[in-house]
Amino acid sequence: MSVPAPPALSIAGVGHAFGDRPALVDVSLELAAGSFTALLGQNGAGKSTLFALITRLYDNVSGEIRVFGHDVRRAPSAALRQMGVVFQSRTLDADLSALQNLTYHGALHGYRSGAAKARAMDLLRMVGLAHKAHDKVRALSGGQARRVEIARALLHGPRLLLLDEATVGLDMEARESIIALVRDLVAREGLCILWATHLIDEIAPTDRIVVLHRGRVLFGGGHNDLLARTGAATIRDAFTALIRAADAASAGGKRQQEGRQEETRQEEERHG
Ligand SMILES: Nc1ncnc2c1ncn2[C@@H]1O[C@H](COP(=O)(O)OP(=O)(O)OP(=O)(O)O)[C@@H](O)[C@H]1O
Repeated sequence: MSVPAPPALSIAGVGHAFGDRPALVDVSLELAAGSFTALLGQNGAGKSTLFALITRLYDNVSGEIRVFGHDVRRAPSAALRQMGVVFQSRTLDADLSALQNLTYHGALHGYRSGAAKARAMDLLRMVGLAHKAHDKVRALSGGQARRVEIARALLHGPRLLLLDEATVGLDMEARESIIALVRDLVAREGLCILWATHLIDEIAPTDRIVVLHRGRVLFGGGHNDLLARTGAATIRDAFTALIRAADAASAGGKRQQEGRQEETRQEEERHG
């Protein structure tokens, strides 16, 4: 009997707080290899915090995060080797060429100069930028710079790629071409993608969707499952319905708690 392959990413019961303010509460999700998942949440939902935990910028103190079966706390090198990341803020050196940015990164991953250059050129070709290899990043458009960042994230051959709001600040055409490129990586290279966004129009009917709101996962599943769950006709309406229901439940819970506290206070007063 063959052992089933582990998920590309599995997150179980993960929480995180900044001081006494919880940013993530009991977050669990699973991504299959070769799949595209949109992590959908408004600003402040906790998407970047989750990325920081997966990539070990922050240590997860509760719960467990595994990348292709490797626990990011117990086996960080094995987990990180399988993972590429494009963070929300730009991190290329604007005064180096696209190729230099990639070969420098390749050296950090232990590639020899010739091998790093060859690999970098292959990746620049893959993201449609071979003709810009020697241009300084400063001279590239926002969309082209993002493509270079995607190429750099793939340099060490990861099978899981995390992108945090990768289309922020790009015009519509650049946004669409970046998403098309990323979807192509799933179809052609079998990569697993976690695509964090607050933009509902970036979601396609074939995507898996995880809805994150105020640090909690409200939904995880397919496009049609989300419509069925909420009875909405569009993903936009379904998202709004989920969020309203969660906010109403949390306001109700808060009122109940305040009511209980008031009852306790009155009880204490009665008993002196
Ligand atoms: N370093 C920090 N210190 C304190 N609070 C923080 C810190 N980073 C994030 N937060 C808070 O944690 C919550 C989640 O923020 P996070 O950046 O993860 O959300 P997000 O979904 O990525 O939103 P955005 O797209 O706006 O970055 C927010 O309430 C935010 O204010």
